[in-house]
Amino acid sequence: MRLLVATQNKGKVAEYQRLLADLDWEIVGLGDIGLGSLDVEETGTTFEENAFIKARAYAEASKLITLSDDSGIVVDALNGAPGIYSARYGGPGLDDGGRRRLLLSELEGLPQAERTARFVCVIAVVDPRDGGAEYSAFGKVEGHIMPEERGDNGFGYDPLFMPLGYGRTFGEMPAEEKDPLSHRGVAAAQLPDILRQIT
Ligand SMILES: O=P(O)(O)OP(=O)(O)OP(=O)(O)OC[C@H]1O[C@@H](n2cnc3c(O)ncnc32)[C@H](O)[C@@H]1O
Ligand SMILES: [Mg+2]
Repeated sequence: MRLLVATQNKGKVAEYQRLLADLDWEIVGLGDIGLGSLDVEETGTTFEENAFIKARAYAEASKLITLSDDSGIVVDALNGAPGIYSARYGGPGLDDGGRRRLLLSELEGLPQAERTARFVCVIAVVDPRDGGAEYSAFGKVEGHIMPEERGDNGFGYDPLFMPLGYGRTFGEMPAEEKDPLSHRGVAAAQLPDILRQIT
Protein backbone atom coordinates (compact mmCIF):
# COMPACT_ATOMS: atom_id res chain seq x y z
CA MET A 1 0.00 0.00 0.00
CA ARG A 2 1.13 3.53 -0.78
CA LEU A 3 0.81 6.45 1.64
CA LEU A 4 1.20 10.06 0.49
CA VAL A 5 2.87 12.19 3.17
CA ALA A 6 1.46 15.53 2.06
CA THR A 7 3.43 18.47 3.44
CA GLN A 8 5.46 21.30 1.93
CA ASN A 9 7.73 21.37 5.00
CA LYS A 10 11.07 19.61 4.46
CA GLY A 11 11.60 19.26 8.21
CA LYS A 12 8.35 17.31 8.53
CA VAL A 13 9.22 15.15 5.51
CA ALA A 14 12.49 14.13 7.17
CA GLU A 15 10.71 13.29 10.43
CA TYR A 16 8.00 11.19 8.76
CA GLN A 17 10.62 9.27 6.79
CA ARG A 18 12.04 8.17 10.13
CA LEU A 19 8.76 7.82 12.04
CA LEU A 20 7.17 5.65 9.33
CA ALA A 21 10.27 3.64 8.38
CA ASP A 22 9.12 0.43 10.08
CA LEU A 23 5.65 0.44 8.54
CA ASP A 24 4.75 -1.91 5.74
CA TRP A 25 3.73 1.03 3.54
CA GLU A 26 5.50 2.70 0.65
CA ILE A 27 5.86 6.38 1.54
CA VAL A 28 5.68 8.97 -1.24
CA GLY A 29 6.01 12.74 -1.02
CA LEU A 30 4.27 15.52 -2.97
CA GLY A 31 7.32 16.00 -5.21
CA ASP A 32 7.36 12.29 -6.14
CA ILE A 33 3.92 12.57 -7.74
CA GLY A 34 4.25 16.00 -9.34
CA LEU A 35 2.27 17.90 -6.70
CA GLY A 36 5.25 19.73 -5.20
CA SER A 37 3.82 23.13 -6.00
CA LEU A 38 0.21 22.50 -4.94
CA ASP A 39 -0.42 24.79 -1.95
CA VAL A 40 -3.54 24.40 0.15
CA GLU A 41 -4.92 27.39 2.03
CA GLU A 42 -5.23 26.68 5.74
CA THR A 43 -8.53 28.39 6.47
CA GLY A 44 -9.50 26.40 9.58
CA THR A 45 -9.58 27.68 13.15
CA THR A 46 -8.13 24.56 14.84
CA PHE A 47 -5.18 22.24 14.24
CA GLU A 48 -7.66 19.44 13.48
CA GLU A 49 -9.61 21.45 10.89
CA ASN A 50 -6.43 22.49 9.09
CA ALA A 51 -5.01 18.96 9.14
CA PHE A 52 -8.18 17.67 7.44
CA ILE A 53 -8.35 20.59 4.98
CA LYS A 54 -4.84 19.65 3.79
CA ALA A 55 -5.29 15.86 3.83
CA ARG A 56 -8.62 16.03 1.94
CA ALA A 57 -7.26 18.41 -0.71
CA TYR A 58 -4.11 16.36 -1.35
CA ALA A 59 -6.07 13.09 -1.30
CA GLU A 60 -8.48 14.46 -3.87
CA ALA A 61 -5.64 15.70 -6.10
CA SER A 62 -3.60 12.48 -5.82
CA LYS A 63 -6.31 9.81 -5.35
CA LEU A 64 -3.89 8.29 -2.82
CA ILE A 65 -4.35 7.49 0.85
CA THR A 66 -3.00 10.72 2.32
CA LEU A 67 -1.50 11.91 5.60
CA SER A 68 -1.16 15.59 6.51
CA ASP A 69 -0.39 17.19 9.81
CA ASP A 70 -1.11 20.58 11.26
CA SER A 71 1.20 21.52 14.06
CA GLY A 72 2.59 24.47 15.92
CA ILE A 73 3.79 25.95 19.16
CA VAL A 74 1.33 27.24 21.76
CA VAL A 75 2.79 29.80 24.19
CA ASP A 76 0.83 30.47 27.38
CA ALA A 77 2.19 34.00 27.93
CA LEU A 78 0.93 34.92 24.43
CA ASN A 79 -2.55 33.47 25.06
CA GLY A 80 -1.80 30.51 22.81
CA ALA A 81 -0.05 32.33 19.95
CA PRO A 82 1.45 31.56 17.52
CA GLY A 83 -0.59 28.30 17.66
CA ILE A 84 -2.18 27.40 14.34
CA TYR A 85 -0.43 30.44 12.85
CA SER A 86 3.08 29.16 13.73
CA ALA A 87 4.15 28.88 10.07
CA ARG A 88 2.73 32.36 9.31
CA TYR A 89 3.86 34.12 12.53
CA GLY A 90 5.08 37.67 11.81
CA GLY A 91 3.84 37.62 8.21
CA PRO A 92 5.20 36.34 4.89
CA GLY A 93 8.51 38.27 5.08
CA LEU A 94 9.98 36.04 7.81
CA ASP A 95 11.83 32.73 7.58
CA ASP A 96 12.18 30.21 10.43
CA GLY A 97 15.01 32.27 11.97
CA GLY A 98 13.00 35.49 11.77
CA ARG A 99 10.02 33.82 13.42
CA ARG A 100 12.25 32.55 16.24
CA ARG A 101 13.68 36.02 16.81
CA LEU A 102 10.17 37.52 16.86
CA LEU A 103 9.03 34.95 19.45
CA LEU A 104 12.11 35.66 21.58
CA SER A 105 11.46 39.40 21.46
CA GLU A 106 7.80 38.94 22.44
CA LEU A 107 8.91 37.03 25.54
CA GLU A 108 11.90 39.21 26.40
CA GLY A 109 12.50 39.55 30.14
CA LEU A 110 9.87 36.98 31.13
CA PRO A 111 11.08 34.61 33.87
CA GLN A 112 11.36 30.90 33.08
CA ALA A 113 8.25 30.03 35.11
CA GLU A 114 6.15 32.18 32.76
CA ARG A 115 7.66 30.79 29.55
CA THR A 116 5.57 27.59 29.46
CA ALA A 117 4.60 26.29 26.02
CA ARG A 118 3.68 23.15 24.16
CA PHE A 119 4.12 21.76 20.69
CA VAL A 120 0.88 20.33 19.29
CA CYS A 121 0.33 18.06 16.28
CA VAL A 122 -2.82 16.67 14.71
CA ILE A 123 -2.30 14.06 12.01
CA ALA A 124 -5.18 13.54 9.56
CA VAL A 125 -5.36 10.48 7.31
CA VAL A 126 -7.87 10.48 4.44
CA ASP A 127 -8.69 7.48 2.26
CA PRO A 128 -10.22 8.93 -0.92
CA ARG A 129 -11.50 5.60 -2.21
CA ASP A 130 -15.19 4.54 -1.89
CA GLY A 131 -16.61 5.76 1.40
CA GLY A 132 -13.91 8.35 2.03
CA ALA A 133 -12.87 7.15 5.48
CA GLU A 134 -11.03 9.63 7.74
CA TYR A 135 -8.84 9.13 10.80
CA SER A 136 -6.90 11.42 13.14
CA ALA A 137 -4.27 11.30 15.86
CA PHE A 138 -3.23 13.97 18.40
CA GLY A 139 0.10 14.51 20.09
CA LYS A 140 1.61 17.19 22.32
CA VAL A 141 4.73 17.83 24.35
CA GLU A 142 4.99 20.31 27.25
CA GLY A 143 8.02 22.52 27.83
CA HIS A 144 9.48 26.02 27.98
CA ILE A 145 10.67 28.64 25.51
CA MET A 146 14.35 29.30 26.28
CA PRO A 147 15.65 32.90 26.41
CA GLU A 148 18.00 32.23 23.48
CA GLU A 149 18.51 29.73 20.67
CA ARG A 150 20.29 26.52 21.56
CA GLY A 151 21.41 23.97 18.95
CA ASP A 152 20.71 23.77 15.25
CA ASN A 153 19.15 20.35 14.81
CA GLY A 154 15.58 19.95 13.64
CA PHE A 155 13.64 22.86 12.12
CA GLY A 156 11.26 25.68 12.93
CA TYR A 157 11.10 26.55 16.62
CA ASP A 158 13.20 23.54 17.75
CA PRO A 159 16.22 25.61 19.00
CA LEU A 160 13.90 27.52 21.37
CA PHE A 161 11.92 24.65 22.91
CA MET A 162 13.06 22.63 25.89
CA PRO A 163 10.75 19.74 26.73
CA LEU A 164 9.91 19.27 30.42
CA GLY A 165 12.32 16.96 32.18
CA TYR A 166 15.18 17.40 29.70
CA GLY A 167 18.21 19.69 29.90
CA ARG A 168 18.40 20.15 26.13
CA THR A 169 16.30 21.91 23.51
CA PHE A 170 14.93 19.99 20.52
CA GLY A 171 17.61 21.87 18.57
CA GLU A 172 20.27 20.19 20.69
CA MET A 173 18.80 16.70 20.45
CA PRO A 174 19.70 14.14 17.84
CA ALA A 175 16.71 12.95 15.81
CA GLU A 176 16.58 9.64 17.70
CA GLU A 177 15.98 11.57 20.91
CA LYS A 178 13.40 14.08 19.61
CA ASP A 179 11.35 11.61 17.58
CA PRO A 180 9.81 9.45 20.34
CA LEU A 181 8.96 12.36 22.64
CA SER A 182 7.85 15.03 20.16
CA HIS A 183 4.24 16.03 19.46
CA ARG A 184 4.64 14.49 15.99
CA GLY A 185 6.20 11.32 17.37
CA VAL A 186 3.41 10.88 19.92
CA ALA A 187 0.75 11.32 17.22
CA ALA A 188 2.63 9.09 14.77
CA ALA A 189 2.79 6.29 17.34
CA GLN A 190 -0.96 5.87 16.74
CA LEU A 191 -0.51 5.34 13.00
CA PRO A 192 0.08 1.57 13.00
CA ASP A 193 -3.40 1.09 14.55
CA ILE A 194 -4.97 3.56 12.12
CA LEU A 195 -3.31 2.16 9.01
CA ARG A 196 -4.23 -1.40 10.02
CA GLN A 197 -7.89 -0.38 9.57
CA ILE A 198 -7.19 0.60 5.96
CA THR A 199 -7.11 -2.36 3.59
O1 LIG B 1 1.33 22.88 6.05
P1 LIG B 1 2.51 22.04 5.63
O2 LIG B 1 2.67 21.97 4.15
O3 LIG B 1 2.56 20.70 6.28
O4 LIG B 1 3.87 22.81 6.15
P2 LIG B 1 3.92 23.98 7.24
O5 LIG B 1 5.33 24.25 7.58
O6 LIG B 1 3.11 25.15 6.77
O7 LIG B 1 3.24 23.31 8.49
P3 LIG B 1 2.06 23.84 9.41
O8 LIG B 1 1.08 24.61 8.63
O9 LIG B 1 1.57 22.65 10.19
O10 LIG B 1 2.81 24.85 10.40
C1 LIG B 1 3.57 24.31 11.44
C2 LIG B 1 4.66 25.26 11.85
O11 LIG B 1 4.92 25.03 13.25
C3 LIG B 1 6.28 24.83 13.49
N1 LIG B 1 6.53 23.43 13.90
C4 LIG B 1 5.70 22.37 13.81
N2 LIG B 1 6.30 21.25 14.25
C5 LIG B 1 7.53 21.62 14.63
C6 LIG B 1 8.64 20.91 15.14
O12 LIG B 1 8.61 19.59 15.34
N3 LIG B 1 9.74 21.59 15.42
C7 LIG B 1 9.81 22.92 15.20
N4 LIG B 1 8.84 23.66 14.71
C8 LIG B 1 7.70 23.01 14.41
C9 LIG B 1 7.03 25.10 12.18
O13 LIG B 1 7.47 26.42 12.18
C10 LIG B 1 5.96 24.92 11.11
O14 LIG B 1 6.17 25.76 10.02
MG1 LIG C 1 1.13 25.00 6.52
